[in-house]
Amino acid sequence: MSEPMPTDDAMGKLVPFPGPVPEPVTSGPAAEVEPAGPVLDAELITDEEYRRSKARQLAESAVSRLPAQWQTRESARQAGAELAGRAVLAPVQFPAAVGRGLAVSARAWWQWVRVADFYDASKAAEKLADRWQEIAVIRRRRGVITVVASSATALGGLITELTAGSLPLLVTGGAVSTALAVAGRRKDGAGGRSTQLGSRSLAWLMNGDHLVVAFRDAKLIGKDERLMLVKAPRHDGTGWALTIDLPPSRKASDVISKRESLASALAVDEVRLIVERVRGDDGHAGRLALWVGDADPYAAAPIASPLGTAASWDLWNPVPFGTTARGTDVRLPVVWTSLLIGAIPRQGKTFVARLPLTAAALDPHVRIIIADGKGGKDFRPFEQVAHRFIRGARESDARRLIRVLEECAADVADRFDRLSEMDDELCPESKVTPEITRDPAHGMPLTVVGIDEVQNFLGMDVPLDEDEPKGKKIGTRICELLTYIAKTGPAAGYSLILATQKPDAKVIPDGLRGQLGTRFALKVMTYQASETILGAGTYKAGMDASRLLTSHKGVGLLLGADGETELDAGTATTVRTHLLHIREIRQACERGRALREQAGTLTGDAAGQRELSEMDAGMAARLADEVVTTGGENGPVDAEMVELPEVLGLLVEVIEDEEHGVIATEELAGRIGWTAKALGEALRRAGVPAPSTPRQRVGGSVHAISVTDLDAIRAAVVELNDGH
Ligand SMILES: Nc1ncnc2c1ncn2[C@@H]1O[C@H](COP(=O)(O)OP(=O)(O)OP(=O)(O)O)[C@@H](O)[C@H]1O
Repeated sequence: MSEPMPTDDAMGKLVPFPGPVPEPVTSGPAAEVEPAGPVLDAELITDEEYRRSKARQLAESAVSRLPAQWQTRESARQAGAELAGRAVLAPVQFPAAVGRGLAVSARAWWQWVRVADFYDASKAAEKLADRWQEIAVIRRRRGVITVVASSATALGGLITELTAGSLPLLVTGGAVSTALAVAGRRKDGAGGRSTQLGSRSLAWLMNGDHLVVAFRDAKLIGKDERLMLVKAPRHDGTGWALTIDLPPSRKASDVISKRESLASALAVDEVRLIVERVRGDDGHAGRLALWVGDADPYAAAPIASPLGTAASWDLWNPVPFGTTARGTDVRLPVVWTSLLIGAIPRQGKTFVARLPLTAAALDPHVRIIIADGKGGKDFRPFEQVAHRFIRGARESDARRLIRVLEECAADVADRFDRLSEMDDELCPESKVTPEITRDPAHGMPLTVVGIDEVQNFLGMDVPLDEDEPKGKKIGTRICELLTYIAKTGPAAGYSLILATQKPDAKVIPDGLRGQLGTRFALKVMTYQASETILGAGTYKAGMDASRLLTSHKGVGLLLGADGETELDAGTATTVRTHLLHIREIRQACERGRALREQAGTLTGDAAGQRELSEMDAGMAARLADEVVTTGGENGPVDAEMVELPEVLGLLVEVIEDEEHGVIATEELAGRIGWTAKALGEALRRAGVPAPSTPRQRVGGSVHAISVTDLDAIRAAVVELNDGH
């Protein structure tokens, strides 16, 4: 909020919030109405409150000017404790330091008298004999100087004692012993330091010098390198913030990827440390903004989602999603992208998936399609507004989902046809625009397809065609349809929101995940699982959702991997998502339903029209081609087609179910148009063992001939399928 601005209001002070100020009406029929003054969206505060807020600001500004370690009570306490500790130990440490200083000075004096540097240099240059005379002269001279200087000092001391008393001698002695103590002080990190009671503490480390030590200890800068403080450490109420420039040879991205080492050096849990690059005109590749929270920022009470009370929402605007550790708002774009949410169970996946879906429910110009693979009550509120709603992951649910997705795929293809026909004014880029999606006449509303526990559908190993048990599986078909929609749908106004508790490559193949440009990883168990959600290379770049704590419910890493949205494609943001309970979602959906009824956009299941549209033959043929081409490029197709070596794929087609035992290799090879030799080699490569008696008399042959075991082929196919 901006600084309070007092008014003359008799009731107190008016503090404006930023907000739109309506233009006064100056013409037309409404011009007769007396124009109202500007409307201030503001908070009314009393004189007393105003004075207090001013005083607080002054105090905060004064504190921020103090050296870092005196800015907070905690750090000041630590600094004070350290000073007091030193004072207590001084009577012991001072004489010891003086003693060490004496030894250091004596050694230095002896080196000087011996002309050690000259002596060593001459010796190294093998010119000692030539220089010896010279060295001996200097040694003698320095010996004399020592004797004269000592005698003069002793004599001077005696005279001073006799004429001026002991005070000058005591003062001089104090100064000399202080100098000796300084010379003999032990440096941080010097050998001889042993373990000691106590603990390292962050607040004390926020002092600039200690920060350099921490960076060195974390091996982020070299021994002789320094940091530059662009913005000195400042305590902002919830944590320490500072901006630094690394030495020219260092990269900010390396520090980000070694955040854990820095957290250790700074003595904080890494969840309390935020390290970000400063980008743009104010930043460069070696500039870092650091923030260290006073406490675990994700352990704070969750913030209620503003969607719970929003009257409506325009889904073209990014959806309120959560906050960063520092309280900055994070919004989730839904248009032009698709979202993948992954986590271990009970971390808030469903809650997170419902946030953008609730925003979609509040926009009457958005079509919602939901498949809840868990089948509980979590998504039931959306039944009131959803164009298609599937609850559960039984075979019948999955088959309906296929038909719904085919309907979507046909719609995507049809939209592209119609977009290409539109004039440039209305459709400048062969993509939907807000005007197009909001006009029911075009029939192209933004469409959000949300699927929870998507692995339950994708992993369904039931044949799509009951008459073809070895044919394409239901899961495969769903995967290729989703891949097609995720790949081609965004420009036509389609977005997917997929949530899974099994984010491995078997469940969500790379081809599909690659199309889901926005990724949100809540707590997972391993860094590999984190990479599976966020994408390859993210762990190395310092993004690891396995580091989140299980107590961090609803907290995850948000990455905009496709660069289509304003989300940072290079670094994930750790977001504490808003909390939105089912009660509020139900109320939001009730509002959404009323808005749809008003706008005439309530369709499909929610309007009681559960019958799915029949696809015309032309579109079916086109999709048969396009969906498999698009889905098949990256996504999975049937196990037989992808995983099976060519030879097994061919043999599966020609071996009858009732055939068992061995068969003449020649005959089997003939069925697929190969030679017996080529077949034998291919089977060996495919790992199919030869029969224990490789030559037998079969099929009435007179001599033993080469045979192949049909059951071994079957076993190999089954094994490959199971492993898939
Ligand atoms: N943003 C949030 N802030 C705080 N707590 C949250 C947040 N979101 C969810 N939770 C809590 O986390 C718990 C689990 O949430 P949710 O049911 O969404 O998990 P899930 O991962 O979908 O679980 P499952 O895998 O069993 O379906 C909920 O009981 C909820 O109270």
